[in-house]
Amino acid sequence: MAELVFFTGTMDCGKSTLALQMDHNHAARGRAGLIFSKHDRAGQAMLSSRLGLAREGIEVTDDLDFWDLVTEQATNGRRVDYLICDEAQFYTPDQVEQLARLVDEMGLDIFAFGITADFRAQLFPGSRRLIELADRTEVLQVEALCWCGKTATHNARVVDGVMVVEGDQIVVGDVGDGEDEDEAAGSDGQVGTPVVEYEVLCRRHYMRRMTSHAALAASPTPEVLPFDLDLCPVPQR
Ligand SMILES: Nc1ncnc2c1ncn2[C@@H]1O[C@H](COP(=O)(O)OP(=O)(O)O)[C@@H](O)[C@H]1O
Ligand SMILES: Cc1cn([C@H]2C[C@H](O)[C@@H](COP(=O)(O)O)O2)c(=O)[nH]c1=O
Repeated sequence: MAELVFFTGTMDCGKSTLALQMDHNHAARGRAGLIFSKHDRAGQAMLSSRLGLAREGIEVTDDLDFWDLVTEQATNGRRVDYLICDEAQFYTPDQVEQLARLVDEMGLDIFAFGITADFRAQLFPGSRRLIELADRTEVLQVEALCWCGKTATHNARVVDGVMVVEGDQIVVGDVGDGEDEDEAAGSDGQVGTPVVEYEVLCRRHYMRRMTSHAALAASPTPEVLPFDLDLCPVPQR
């Protein structure tokens, strides 16, 4: 039975890796699939994983119509059994409805991958529609961790080292690598432009805007714990 499945989790929990694995497994059994992504960090029309694997695919622009694209393929005699749809949080609600229609009327399996909520802890419109329409929503088993060691549930945006809760919903970027913000280059590669990074946090630390950087600043040594930090370990430098 064809399905629309939404695989979700925080940033950096392995969604794109799973997307590539699912494509590999289905293709290995002779099934014909198409790969889609939108705003992947590796560039246009790419599906990339932090484990180093990447595949070319089709870039989902706002005017792409999944129904038209797949039915055109079928008309031209090209079989399509499944779609891999990465960064699906960026798809429009209409595109998610097209995906559901392809499952119901064309019998395609559709595997969508994406984060549910943005840096303000509000649902992306595409993810909301996926949760509403998917046959199944699966939270990935490999959990990303907050600096305190708890399971991360939220995606924080950090600009020049400070967590922010206002700004554009879409800013493509990666989780931080601990680089010194004073010397880091901005997204255009220029020193001096804002450095936008993400950090996954548990809800407790998201609500307190307590990123690893803020926690370290608040507690210079493990012996001197600030308010309530005694409930969690101090992040390692
Ligand atoms: N050097 C590494 N060794 C082992 N696993 C890694 C390494 N780098 C990244 N990973 C794994 O890859 C995951 C991120 O995979 P990715 O598919 O890019 O995530 P997502 O698409 O959810 O943002 C990390 O949670 C981690 O499990
Ligand atoms: C929280 C949040 C994230 N983004 C962007 C940042 C990345 O480019 C992607 C998520 O990719 P991943 O493979 O899951 O790491 O989404 C954004 O634009 N806005 C946000 O609020």
